[in-house]
Amino acid sequence: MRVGVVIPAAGIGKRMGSTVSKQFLDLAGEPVLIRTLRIFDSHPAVGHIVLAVREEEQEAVESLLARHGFDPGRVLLTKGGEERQESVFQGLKRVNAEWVLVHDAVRPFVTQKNIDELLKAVQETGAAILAVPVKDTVKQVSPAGYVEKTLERSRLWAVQTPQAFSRALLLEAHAKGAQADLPATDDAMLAEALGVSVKVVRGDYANLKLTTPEDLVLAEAIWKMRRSADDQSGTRV
Ligand SMILES: Nc1ccn([C@@H]2O[C@H](COP(=O)(O)OP(=O)(O)OP(=O)(O)O)[C@@H](O)[C@H]2O)c(=O)n1
Ligand SMILES: C[C@](O)(CO)[C@H](O)COP(=O)(O)O
Repeated sequence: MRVGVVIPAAGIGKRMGSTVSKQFLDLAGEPVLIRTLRIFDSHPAVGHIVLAVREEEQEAVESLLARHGFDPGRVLLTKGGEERQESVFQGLKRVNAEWVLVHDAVRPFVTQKNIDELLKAVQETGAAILAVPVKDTVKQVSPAGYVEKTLERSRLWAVQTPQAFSRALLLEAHAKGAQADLPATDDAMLAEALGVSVKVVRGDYANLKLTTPEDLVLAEAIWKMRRSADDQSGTRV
């Protein structure tokens, strides 16, 4: 199976509010982006990774990758866009593989098992995403702040990345999305608009997206939990 990965990393992290974009913040001694990249760089099915970054950060990212020993022939850089959707589309155009995984730079806890399960599912369906059942009760609220309705929780899933697609399908979905000016907060939405059935693969609650400041505290705790599990099983080197 030939897999290319697109990692959008061109956001400014408005909701995090830090001076440094959140993909470059430190997580247990290393930048979040480096931790995320390692997971994919070490997966046996992954041939190359395209990282979408802001133009003004490109040189700094190149040095960061070199310092951490990434092969520039395997981790390619492209210019990101104003929105996540545009950054992914730019990255996707550089992918040369039958299958593509799209993963947020700021989700450093996805596991090799999650990726394996997703890759198995995408070969059957052409489109597959990771998600977890929603734990809270979710209500639809009017702009004026009143409850319009309560959604049926048993059918609600919180969607994560990676999301996996056949490259041809995702290219078509992004091209049509851009043409129709269809805003999408994830890539599956664009595939759904083509009428494609997207398979949902159960992920882990720990596959957190670093979005707001408290997520940094949670991330340090997840890191410690993983490290102590590795110590107990003797898998940490
Ligand atoms: N123009 C953009 C916006 C986002 N992203 C990337 O998409 C992922 C998920 O986006 P999000 O969490 O929304 O990141 P930001 O846009 O940086 O955050 P905010 O919306 O708070 O500004 C991140 O890895 C982010 O770098 C991107 O590549 N290009
Ligand atoms: C793609 C995503 O991570 C799935 O949960 C999410 O939709 C990204 O949204 P954001 O607004 O760019 O954080």
